[in-house]
Amino acid sequence: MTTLTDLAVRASGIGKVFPSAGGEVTALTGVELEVAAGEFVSLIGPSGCGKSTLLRLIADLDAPSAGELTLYGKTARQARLDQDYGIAFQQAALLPWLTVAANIALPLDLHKWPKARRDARVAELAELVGLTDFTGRYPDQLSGGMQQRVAIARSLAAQPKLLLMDEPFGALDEMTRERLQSELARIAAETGAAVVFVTHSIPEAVFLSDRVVVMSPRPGRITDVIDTRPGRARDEALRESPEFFARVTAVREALHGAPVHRANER
Ligand SMILES: Nc1ncnc2c1ncn2[C@@H]1O[C@H](COP(=O)(O)OP(=O)(O)OP(=O)(O)O)[C@@H](O)[C@H]1O
Repeated sequence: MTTLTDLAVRASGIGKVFPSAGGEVTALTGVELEVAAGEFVSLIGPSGCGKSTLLRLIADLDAPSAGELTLYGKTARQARLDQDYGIAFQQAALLPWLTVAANIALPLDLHKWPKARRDARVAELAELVGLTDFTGRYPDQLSGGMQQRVAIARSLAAQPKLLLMDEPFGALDEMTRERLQSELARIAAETGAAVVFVTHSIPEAVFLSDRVVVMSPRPGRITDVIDTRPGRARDEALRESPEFFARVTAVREALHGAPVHRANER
C-alpha cells in the first residue's frame, strides 16, 4: 500500500488565483497530482497554463489559494526548511560574487559537508556538466548555457530525493541539451530521486519521463496523463525507436486536444 510518505509529491484540489488590475486571474484549478518516490513526471502545456505556478507552489515559493500539498508527507514549507529538494529554474540564479565551484557547493555548505568531501563532490559535478575547466570562473564570465549547467549541478549537489526543474535545458544548444537529458535520466535512475520537470519540448518530456502530465490553458487543469515509461534503457537508441515516436505522437495529440488558440491569452 502506498502511504503518504512514499509519495514525493501529493497535490490535492490545488487552485491558485492571482489578484490583478483587471480582476482575478485563476492560474490553476482542481489540480490532483501524485508523484511517487523515484518517479520522473513532466508537466507540459501551452504557455500560461500554470506549469511554473504549480512548480512554484510545490517548492513553497508561493502558497496555493485552495487545496493541500505534501512532499514525502511533509508540508511544502517544512520540506523547504529541511532542504528536501533541489531546484533548477529557467534563470540560473547564480550568486555573481561566487565562483562556479562555490555556487555548485552552496547546498553542500548549507548541509555542512566536510571540505574534502565537498570539494570532491564539486569536482564530480563540474565534470558531469562539462565545466571542469571553469570552476574558478565567475558567472558573468560564462555563457547563458554554461550558467544553466552550473545551476543544474547545484540542484544535484546534495543528492536530493526530489528535483524541481523548470525548463532547465531551454537555453541550451540541441547537442548539449540531449547530453544533459541523458545525464539527468541516468542520475535520476541512479539516485532514485523523483523529478517534477516543466518543459515545452514533447521529445524531451517523452525521453525523460515515466509519465507526462498534459495541462490545459487557463484556468490550468490537468487534462491527460500519459504513461511514457520506456520498456528499455533511456539511451540514444530510444530516441530513434518506433516506441518513442508513438509516445511523442500520443503526447502531441493530447496537447492538441486542448484549445491551443487560447494558449497565449494572459
Ligand atoms: N505573480 C503573478 N501575478 C499575476 N498573474 C500571474 C503571476 N504568476 C503567473 N501569473 C499568471 O498565471 C498564469 C500561469 O502562469 P505560469 O507562468 O504558471 O504559466 P506557464 O504554463 O509556466 O507558462 P510558460 O510556459 O509561458 O512559462 C498566467 O496567465 C500568468 O500570467
